[in-house]
Amino acid sequence: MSIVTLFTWVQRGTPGKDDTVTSSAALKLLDGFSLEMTGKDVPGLEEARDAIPLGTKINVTFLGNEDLEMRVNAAKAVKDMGFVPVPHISARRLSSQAQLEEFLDRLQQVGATEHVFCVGGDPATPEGPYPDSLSVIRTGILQRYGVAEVSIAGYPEGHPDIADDVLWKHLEDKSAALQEQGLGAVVLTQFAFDADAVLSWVQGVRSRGIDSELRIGTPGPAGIKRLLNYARRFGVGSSAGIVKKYGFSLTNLMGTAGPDRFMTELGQRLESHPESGVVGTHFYTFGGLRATAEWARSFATGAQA
Ligand SMILES: NC(=O)C1=CN([C@@H]2O[C@H](COP(=O)(O)OP(=O)(O)OC[C@H]3O[C@@H](n4cnc5c(N)ncnc54)[C@H](O)[C@@H]3O)[C@@H](O)[C@H]2O)C=CC1
Ligand SMILES: Nc1nc(=O)c2c([nH]1)NC[C@@H]1CN(c3ccc(C(=O)N[C@@H](CCC(=O)O)C(=O)O)cc3)CN21
Repeated sequence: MSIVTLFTWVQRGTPGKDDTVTSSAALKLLDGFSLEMTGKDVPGLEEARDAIPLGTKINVTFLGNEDLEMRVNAAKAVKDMGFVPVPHISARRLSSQAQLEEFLDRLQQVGATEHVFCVGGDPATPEGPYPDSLSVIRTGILQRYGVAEVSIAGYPEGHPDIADDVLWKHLEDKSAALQEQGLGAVVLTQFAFDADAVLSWVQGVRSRGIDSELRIGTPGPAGIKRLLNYARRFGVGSSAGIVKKYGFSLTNLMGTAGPDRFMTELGQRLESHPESGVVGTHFYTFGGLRATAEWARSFATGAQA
């Protein structure tokens, strides 16, 4: 990500006040968007529920500061409110096969296993038998608890600690493993800021013969400081450090930034590359579920106008 890209990205200002003509391509990209919440954010979901279309997929994180009860409780809340839970399974955070099965069993009891997101997880050293998401998929256990579709991670802007060739190899192996096991596959990406990087990545996926649905991780509207903090925390955008060094005092650090321009640009690029296949949006809701759902509604309204 270049400084200019991030700079223009954060400069968009208040959602809905954007005078850019939003294309129908962006609307297509937004169609059927999914959302993300933490295990502890059931109150945020309650607050946002009337702004979220029924049937929306809502991912539930698997963070180190959450426990099984919180994760299952959040997945149940998603389901009870008429949305589709997509619980995360963090391979490196699992201490044993028994723990994986306990989690799946509890999720199945609340009807929340049809879709899961299987991810490596941030611990530098695996806490149990699963060093990566491939090893969880290969256990063959997921299907036994009713899993039908597995999302796996993608990295349009790379990963700070994992080399690109390793990421691509694992993406190929995970796709093949899911196919072998008769499980549906979705590739859901780390959040991105750079539409050009996303398009190249999409082409990289398709050139490897992976034709699954893709969901591009997109930060919902949030305070600029918060966005930059998350970008740094997860190592998104190799120039995040430089951006900080340059200082966003050049702009309004107190402002809110939405992905208006990113969505518009990405929609346009995808439209001119129809070989991109099925590509949708997954929102990381750093600024809150309600703010993100309202941003999506207002952006779609603007696009239809
Ligand atoms: N929404 C989320 O929670 C997201 C989390 N991530 C993070 O990205 C990383 C990779 O995830 P996947 O693509 O599912 O990888 P993966 O499980 O498919 O593994 C791919 C390769 O990277 C290595 N690896 C995985 N996690 C690592 C880590 N934390 N440190 C060092 N090496 C690691 C594995 O050993 C393997 O060689 C994880 O740290 C994951 O938590 C990425 C995207 C979104
Ligand atoms: N490498 C990596 N690891 C992750 O865990 C991760 C990503 N990437 N990409 C984005 C998503 C979004 N994730 C997160 C992780 C933590 C919070 C979080 O700490 N939330 C606070 C409340 C909100 C706040 O204060 O910012 C919390 O207490 O849970 C939110 C989203 C996890 N995700």
